Amino acid sequence: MPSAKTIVSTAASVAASAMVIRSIARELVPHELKLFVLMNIRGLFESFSSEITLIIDQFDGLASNQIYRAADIYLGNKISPSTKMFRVSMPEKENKMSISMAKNQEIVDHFDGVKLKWKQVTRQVESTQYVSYTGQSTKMQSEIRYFNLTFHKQHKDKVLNSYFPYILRKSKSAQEENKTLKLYSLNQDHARRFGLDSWHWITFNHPATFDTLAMEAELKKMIIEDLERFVKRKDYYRRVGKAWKRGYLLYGPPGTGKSSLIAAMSNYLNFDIYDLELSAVHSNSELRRVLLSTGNRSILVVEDIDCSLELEDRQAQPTTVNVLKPLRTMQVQPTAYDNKKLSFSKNPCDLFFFVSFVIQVTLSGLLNFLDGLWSSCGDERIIVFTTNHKDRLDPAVLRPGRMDVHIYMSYCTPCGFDSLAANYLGITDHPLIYEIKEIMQNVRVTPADVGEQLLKNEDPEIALKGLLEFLNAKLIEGCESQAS
Ligand SMILES: Nc1ncnc2c1ncn2[C@@H]1O[C@H](COP(=O)(O)OP(=O)(O)OP(=O)(O)O)[C@@H](O)[C@H]1O
Ligand SMILES: [Mg+2]
Repeated sequence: MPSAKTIVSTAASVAASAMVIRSIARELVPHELKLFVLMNIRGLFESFSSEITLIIDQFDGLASNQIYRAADIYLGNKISPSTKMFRVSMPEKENKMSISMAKNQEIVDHFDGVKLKWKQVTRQVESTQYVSYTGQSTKMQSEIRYFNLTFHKQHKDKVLNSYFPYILRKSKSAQEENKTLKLYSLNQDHARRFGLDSWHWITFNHPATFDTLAMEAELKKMIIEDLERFVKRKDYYRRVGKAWKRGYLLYGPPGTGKSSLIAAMSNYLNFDIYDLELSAVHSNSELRRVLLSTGNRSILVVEDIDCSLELEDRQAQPTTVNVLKPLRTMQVQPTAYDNKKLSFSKNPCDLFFFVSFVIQVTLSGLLNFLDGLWSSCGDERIIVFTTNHKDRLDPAVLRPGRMDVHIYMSYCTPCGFDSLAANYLGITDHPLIYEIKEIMQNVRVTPADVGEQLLKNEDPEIALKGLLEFLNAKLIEGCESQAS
């Protein structure tokens, strides 16, 4: 019979060994991992067993354990057809299911010659909650989840230094693949009134891709390569001291695919879209706040930037031009005054009334933020401005280095038409196609116009004839207007 003293000293040495193992494990975890991995190892190190078991809790205190989360995703992809039980979930607003291990299920994984046994374990725990003012206590039941990971102890280093980083990488790319794209828009009034987040989102399910876009093949290739280069260049941007962002200015007539190109970029990169409507923002500081609350790996879009910029050109009368021009006002949206906007006389009282409504975001406010602070508070950002009138933009927007790539979205070209014919009608060759391309060189039609004609009939022959008639009518119209 062991004495009480022996039992106490054995327990103490077991506890000490556990602490040593824990601190060794901490030392072995690579630095990067340490920053965000909250791994709780409680090694059950049986002296005579060749196996070691790591326990990976779902939570470390109140914070979630990223190793647990990563393993949950990783193992969800490992579930085989023979698995008898697994968990399936689909969070609200998402349109994809996620699969993970069910409780007490086991999965065997192999990594670099090492056999790893995973077991999902759940335990019911009872906690006591006190109701403060009565002093009464109630018992609460909750469930604690963790994984047991068992493997031969000689592979401990490999598991900590290679297997876990591998799981983190795999789960990250699985998350990216399954990610539901989001389209964020501003809901400022609501946010102001209820103190809520300014952005609200809906699932972004736009079907446009680079395959469906009608544009010159060379230009399309250039854009894809530019995007690919951009996302790979994290270190490069850091090295040259530039914020990891890229600005695109898309310009061209309505219906030439500017918004469709943004959707294609978002689908290609798996980036969410933040649709920034400047009329919903009333000051530079508010603008800064909403921009700071956008996420990384996203596309910030300001559509029709010329309309936000050049109110004075479109509607202004001399008095207001003088007041507004020095302010470089981007947006004037006095809602209550909307219809009367700038229609007042030159009466100084009216002017005062108007100016008091001018709650503005200035162009320099936006550009300064995008150029300056942005670098320190976001990574992998794409900024897209669209306009129908590039010539009306303030030179500050066009300054070299501000919008890195200027893309002209043109009227439909013969090459663009090939994409539309393939997408809308599923054809790559037809005698009428040549005729259509011929006329297209002399008529200005947008891809939106062409698409609308092609949608009219499923039969390619009828649809193409319809388009030909439409083009001929446009051609005649053009000749007549030139003659007159
Ligand atoms: N280049 C294109 N390739 C394929 N489809 C296009 C293209 N351009 C326009 N379309 C079709 O026309 C519709 C309108 O196009 P889109 O909204 O992208 O044009 P836009 O240039 O953004 O116009 P606006 O200047 O009015 O905002 C799209 O939904 C799409 O079906
Ligand atoms: Mg558009």
